[in-house]
Amino acid sequence: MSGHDVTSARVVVLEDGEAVAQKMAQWLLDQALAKTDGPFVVALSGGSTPKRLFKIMAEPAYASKFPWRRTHIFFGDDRHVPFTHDDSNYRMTDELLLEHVDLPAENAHPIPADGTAEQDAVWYQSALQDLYGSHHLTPGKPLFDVVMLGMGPDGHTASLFPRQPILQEKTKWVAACTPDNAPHDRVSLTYPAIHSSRNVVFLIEGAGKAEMLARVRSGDESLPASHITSEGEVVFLVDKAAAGELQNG
Ligand SMILES: O=C1O[C@H](COP(=O)(O)O)[C@@H](O)[C@H](O)[C@H]1O
Repeated sequence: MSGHDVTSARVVVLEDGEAVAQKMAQWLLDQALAKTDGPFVVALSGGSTPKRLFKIMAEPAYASKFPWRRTHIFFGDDRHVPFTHDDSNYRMTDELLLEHVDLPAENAHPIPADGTAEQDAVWYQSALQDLYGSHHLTPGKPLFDVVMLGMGPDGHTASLFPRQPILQEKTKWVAACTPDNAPHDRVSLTYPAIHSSRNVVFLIEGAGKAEMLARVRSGDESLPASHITSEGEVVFLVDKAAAGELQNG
């Protein structure tokens, strides 16, 4: 039985990072094709893990099957840096994926970085509310079809970093965060926004994340990733190195 939170989530253990990316690409395509009532709305993760996935999705054999014209791409978080910066999640995603596919320009929703992080968070929340059609999240009407997440070695996910006030946010959909253990101010989806999802998928790779993944799966409440839920499924796609002792299930 699949679950709505991290302790009851389905865990899919795959051979390596390439297999994780291939599985995610196929799963995302299946979700997109299955969504026939309204736009397909996705929040992508950043960092290094999704790079292989984005390259697969940009290949003509895959991209030609994906319903880009009814897809909206949002970002789970970004570093509050210009789009030209090497650390911009948007820049990485644009270079590897978006500029190669038939996504209408107005359906790409980068997190802006031209005001303060707080101002840009307010702006991004408004962009989400415009598409959602309401300023209030309604149970049974998910904001996102898919929220894709990564996890840092400290248990952060999106830019929900340990010890930061954003973890207590109950009403805003998007907020600023200043990690004490990582570079750059951040703008991130909050728990309420992520929880308003049809499905959440974590992509986690590498032995360096094995211990943290086991702690998250056991529900260690000190870790931001442990508090993620979804209205539908929460799924972990992990490589063998990150899985450690975890089994498929
Ligand atoms: O800072 C970030 O880190 C996490 C994990 O990144 P990874 O490089 O270990 O894959 C990522 O999910 C998040 O989007 C990013 O901003």
